[in-house]
Amino acid sequence: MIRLGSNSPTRALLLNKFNIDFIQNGGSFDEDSIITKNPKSFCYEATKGKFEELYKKYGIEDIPLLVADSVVTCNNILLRKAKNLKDARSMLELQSGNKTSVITCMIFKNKNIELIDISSTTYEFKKFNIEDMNKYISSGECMGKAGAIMVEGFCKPYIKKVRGYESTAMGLSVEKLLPYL
Ligand SMILES: Nc1nc2c(ncn2[C@@H]2O[C@H](COP(=O)(O)OP(=O)(O)OP(=O)(O)O)[C@@H](O)[C@H]2O)c(=O)[nH]1
Repeated sequence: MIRLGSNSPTRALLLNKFNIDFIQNGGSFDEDSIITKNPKSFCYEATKGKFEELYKKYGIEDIPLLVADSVVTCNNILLRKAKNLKDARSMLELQSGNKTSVITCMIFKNKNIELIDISSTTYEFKKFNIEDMNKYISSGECMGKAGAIMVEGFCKPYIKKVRGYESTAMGLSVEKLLPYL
């Protein structure tokens, strides 16, 4: 049993997919407090901030703690979760027919180890079909996802090339966590 220190439904879905028993307690770390715009540093600092908040609140005495953060970088621009549908549209237009990477940082701590993992999955996308993209945006599924992308959904038919785990791109590099559970 582990504690998923996250509000993310996708992270919960990933742990379920890998049959990992967990309870879910999200935090309220303010990612706007992070200064750096470097995608990897931002992702690490956000994960560290989330971990410190939840480690203070729950500790790891009874069950291990897992937190994570994901960001997207495209054309060296840091893309977080879209603020609104207009923001989501510009993120998707940037990534259409382009190369984009999802960076996921995880911190997992139990009584014996502390794992800090930063992984990324890189995609080359074909140009998104405009009608398809408009439908995706108006569905609102683009919200709450780093870079407004959904690799297992909207983006799937447009993947030309991929390097890295799909789980990393969805927000939790579970394959990297398994050896420690
Ligand atoms: N379904 C799906 N979700 C994605 C994808 N890429 C990123 N995400 C989600 O985008 C969100 C990135 O925002 P974060 O700040 O890391 O996490 P959060 O959702 O705010 O949740 P916390 O862990 O409580 O911070 C996470 O929930 C990821 O699971 C994707 O391709 N598909």
